[in-house]
Amino acid sequence: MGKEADTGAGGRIAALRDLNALLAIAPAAKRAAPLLVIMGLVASLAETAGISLIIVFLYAAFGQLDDTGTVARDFGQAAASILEWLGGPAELATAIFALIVMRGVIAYFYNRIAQGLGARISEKARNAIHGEYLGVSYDFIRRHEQAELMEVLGTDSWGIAAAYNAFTRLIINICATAVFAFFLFMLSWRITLIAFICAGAVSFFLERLSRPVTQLGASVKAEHQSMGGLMLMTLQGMRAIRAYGREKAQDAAFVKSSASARESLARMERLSAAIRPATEIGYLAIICLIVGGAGALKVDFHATLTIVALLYRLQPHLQEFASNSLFLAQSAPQLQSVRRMIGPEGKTYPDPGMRPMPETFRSIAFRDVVFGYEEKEALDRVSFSIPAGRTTALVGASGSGKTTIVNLLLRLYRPEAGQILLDDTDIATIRREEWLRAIAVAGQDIDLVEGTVRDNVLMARSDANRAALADAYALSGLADMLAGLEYGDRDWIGQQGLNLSGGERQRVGLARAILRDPGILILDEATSALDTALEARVRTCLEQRFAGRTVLIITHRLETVRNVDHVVRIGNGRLLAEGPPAEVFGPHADGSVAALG
Ligand SMILES: Nc1ncnc2c1ncn2[C@@H]1O[C@H](COP(=O)(O)OP(=O)(O)OP(=O)(O)O)[C@@H](O)[C@H]1O
Repeated sequence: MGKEADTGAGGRIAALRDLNALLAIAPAAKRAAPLLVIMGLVASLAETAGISLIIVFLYAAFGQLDDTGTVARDFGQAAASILEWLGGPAELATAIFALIVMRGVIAYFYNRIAQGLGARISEKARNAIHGEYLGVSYDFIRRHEQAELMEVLGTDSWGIAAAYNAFTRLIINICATAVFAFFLFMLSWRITLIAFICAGAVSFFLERLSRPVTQLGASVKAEHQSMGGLMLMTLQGMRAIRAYGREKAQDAAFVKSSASARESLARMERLSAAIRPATEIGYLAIICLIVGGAGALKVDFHATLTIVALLYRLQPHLQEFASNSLFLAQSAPQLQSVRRMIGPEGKTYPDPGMRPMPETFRSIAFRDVVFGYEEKEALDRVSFSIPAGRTTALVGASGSGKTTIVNLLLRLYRPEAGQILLDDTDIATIRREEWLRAIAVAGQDIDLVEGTVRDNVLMARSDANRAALADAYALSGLADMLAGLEYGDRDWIGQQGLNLSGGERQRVGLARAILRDPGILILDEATSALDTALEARVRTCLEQRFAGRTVLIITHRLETVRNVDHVVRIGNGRLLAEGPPAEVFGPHADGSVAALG
């Protein structure tokens, strides 16, 4: 939060600015805001008119309508004409009742519309944030903590609806105050002036009191987010926590964070709780002052009574104004996070590409490609080729940049310099969907999602039929495993597939890539966890199925490298050698892992 936004007033201004920007995603809510304000205003007018009629009723009951007092004379005459116009006390009572009912009906529809719009705004915000997570560059997502992404999507998005409601109520409070002020002014401008000067002083005091609210809102959000981070760690790291006996330490960290979240919320609630009575005391003091001062100002008793009644009814509006205003200030950090997450500032988006994916090509070539993660360089002017229709092995020591090359091929990132060419076309200019349809990856860090085997495999082709699925299961060696599962491919594999063994997870990943039936297949240590016999069987199946297609194998196993057509060897982010296996490894290819590093 900026310095200006740290104060209550600054927070409110920032919240209103962000809210206005965010309402672009829910134009209906923006359009409906004036309607809500008008409804709120009509309800206030009905209320004020009702109160005035009650006073007319009282005047009539006490036979005071012909009062000749200085200030109340006009009001008394006006009241007499209203009573005359209505016809009598029974009609007056009916009018009061009608106004009360009207106010109730308007309030009911107001609440229904406001709640409906609030829910719509939250829904749109959630969808926009979720869409943004899927649409923005992968790099942006990687740079943010999961807990933060969860907080904005799961919690902050709801804050917009509440802030919108507070905003419309705030406008209504202001308009209602203006309506009451008009009536008060008609009765006595001097008393009204005094009342409003005092109200200004009370507001100034409340503003001072509520200064820390935006900062408190930010700290509630930060504590909530850090607790969310621990929740994610507990759920995602359950195995490591238990394997290393970290349960107590993890629990202690959570309990501490949970207490901090409670304390920061309590600090905020203490402030909110103080604002309400402070507002009430402040405005009631003004009423007392007016009652006491009316005599000195020589204001008629009846007019004073009416003024006091109106001020008393105005008081809840002023109180509500204070709490809505406080709520807006405390929502500022949430609104800012949502706006930043939805807005384009500081973000890049994957290039959708305009060119069609060619049916055939000769090679994929890296030309002087440079890429780094933040300050860390991963590839330094790397140039090599992956010939089409052949099998290429990409080898190199751990951390040499192999997965980075795969990530660039998947267009998760863009090279900082250089190009990746499909023949003469930069892959970034090919339509992204078509490019990704032509490519499939099965890897060591298989990205399995929580669900069934089937859910995971169908990610490659949601419209695949039974035969295609069965074929993918057979080729990947998954069919034997599924036969042993109670629910077959509908068995729940748990978070990240943790209900399966490493080799079983790899086979699910392989089945997914096979189902895609890609022109370019990337196997990133995709069979490393299979036993030797199964690996040989799966490899043979894959060689047959993908004969004549472009296959890129990332491996540490020399047996695999011996059989490929082409080898690319990298080290420390640089190309070391490229060519046929015998040329790259020469007579030193002795089968050791070190030889490939
Ligand atoms: N997300 C990331 N953020 C920062 N640095 C990263 C990230 N991913 C990889 N790196 C760094 O980039 C370099 C290349 O990593 P990469 O994963 O491409 O290596 P690799 O050859 O695939 O390694 P391995 O064989 O161990 O999987 C390494 O120094 C690594 O620490």
